[in-house]
Amino acid sequence: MPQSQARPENVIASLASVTKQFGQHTAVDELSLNLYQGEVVALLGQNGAGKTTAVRMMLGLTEPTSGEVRIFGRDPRERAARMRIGAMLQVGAVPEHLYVREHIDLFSSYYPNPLPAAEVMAIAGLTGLENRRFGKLSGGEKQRVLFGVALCGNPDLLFLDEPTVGMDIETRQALWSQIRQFAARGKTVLLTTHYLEEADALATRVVVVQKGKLIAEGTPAQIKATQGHKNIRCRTVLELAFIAALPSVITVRREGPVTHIAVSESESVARALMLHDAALSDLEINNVALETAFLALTASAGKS
Ligand SMILES: Nc1ncnc2c1ncn2[C@@H]1O[C@H](COP(=O)(O)OP(=O)(O)OP(=O)(O)O)[C@@H](O)[C@H]1O
Repeated sequence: MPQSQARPENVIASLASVTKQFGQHTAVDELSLNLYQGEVVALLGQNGAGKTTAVRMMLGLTEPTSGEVRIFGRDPRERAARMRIGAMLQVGAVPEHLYVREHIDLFSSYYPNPLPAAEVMAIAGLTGLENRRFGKLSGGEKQRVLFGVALCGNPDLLFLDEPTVGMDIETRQALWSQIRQFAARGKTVLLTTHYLEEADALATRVVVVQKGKLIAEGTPAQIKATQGHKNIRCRTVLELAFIAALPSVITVRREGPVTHIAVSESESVARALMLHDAALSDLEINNVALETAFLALTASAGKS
């Protein structure tokens, strides 16, 4: 996020040295994290890393063993804090027999200043589904209703737990665009996801946790840059040993006809390949994907 927004007066939620223990097991370990107004933060981590526990503490659903959680400067269990939060529920938590419009009206009735129903319908992409029963909707449509329900109270902070699970690519991209529109109104989103391309597409900041501790944080570009390399793919007749000896080459391997080269600097390697192999073809140079960086970060943190 721009440094200008990461100011103390823009903090809307914070975990300060928060630890959560379940018996002998430490699910969240001295975690400190601020959420600032207007950012979309993706909380990433392997299964069991402590993401849901951290979110549940911010929602006031479970208490920290030690440390402090504040939402809008308040204890998250206070009504004044809860009224400014929206969270996407799990499918099973919603009555199947109600019509979509009834769901939106029901949840809106819990809040003092709800968003107008028509606006919720528009933001969540539900227009036209008003008179359908929840139980008869497709998986992707149900997810959109849950997104709409989370928006009903016109929240300033929205928690989304795996929001696009089970969605096809088109529906997923539509929800991404709706989440971006929501954040563009100056609202804050905390998202957990196992889809790394989702974090890359949406997040202004990525936070990686492992065994309850924060191990990396930054923009998606900064997280990718921690790996300090790019990937070259090509078809070449050059020997692997020759390629491995070129300056800037980190690793090289061949899969069938395609050669994969990880490099610290791509232009000089691409030039050398073209110079020594007149038949070089299908040359591609790619930045490291967020997924690659995530796997490398969690693997190296797992060793320490
Ligand atoms: N109520 C509980 N009682 C005991 N242990 C728990 C409880 N809730 C979570 N844990 C444990 O705490 C650890 C962190 O769990 P958490 O659900 O926060 O992880 P996560 O990062 O959300 O994982 P996933 O990606 O699988 O959803 C896990 O080892 C889990 O088994």
